[in-house]
Amino acid sequence: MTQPIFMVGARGAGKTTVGSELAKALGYKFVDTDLYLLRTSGLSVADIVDREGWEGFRRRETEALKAVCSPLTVVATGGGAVLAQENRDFMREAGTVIYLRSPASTLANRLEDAPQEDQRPTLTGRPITEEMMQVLNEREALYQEAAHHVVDGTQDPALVVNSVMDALALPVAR
Ligand SMILES: Nc1ncnc2c1ncn2[C@@H]1O[C@H](COP(=O)(O)OP(=O)(O)O)[C@@H](O)[C@H]1O
Ligand SMILES: O=C(O)C1=C[C@@H](OP(=O)(O)O)[C@@H](O)[C@H](O)C1
Ligand SMILES: [Mg+2]
Repeated sequence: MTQPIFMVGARGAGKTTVGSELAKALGYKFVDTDLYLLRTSGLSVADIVDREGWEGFRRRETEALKAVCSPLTVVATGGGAVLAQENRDFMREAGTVIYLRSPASTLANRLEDAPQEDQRPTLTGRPITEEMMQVLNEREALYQEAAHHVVDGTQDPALVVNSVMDALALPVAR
């Protein structure tokens, strides 16, 4: 299998952390769409949102997803990449999509420890636990729809990597 592997899930799900470790384990290249945008434009997510609004960021994110897609690559997407049907279809057709799933409380705890506000400006203006509950309510079905495999993301990163490797050995769902 040489197709790219796309990591999807909410903020704090571990897409960047687990995706990078997974790439090492597989001998794949690793790329993160948010870091790609930062590297290629010199702008953080917060900078882009300040200048162009979330709409502008989402447009750039779709372009980034296509630009980074290549064989033997693990792609960590941003938490909102699944919002666009175009992105969901693209990822499912181009590669294997893994949804790293954790409850809102776990995500909120991780984000409280490592907010990275320049890359994660508030989505709702609400406190973080409420925000993550709202985000999962709005997006859970989209993560599920995009994913070939849903993996429990609550364990330590090394164990999550093992679970992803196990899932990749399975036949692709749908
Ligand atoms: N499986 C995990 N267990 C514990 N902490 C994790 C796990 N995955 C990620 N983290 C931590 O949570 C924070 C967000 O992780 P990150 O990989 O940036 O998530 P995402 O890219 O999905 O937003 C980081 O501080 C990271 O170290
Ligand atoms: O959930 C979201 O809408 C977003 C998640 C972020 O990425 P991570 O999921 O890697 O934190 C980043 O793309 C941006 O702040 C928007
Ligand atoms: Mg990330």
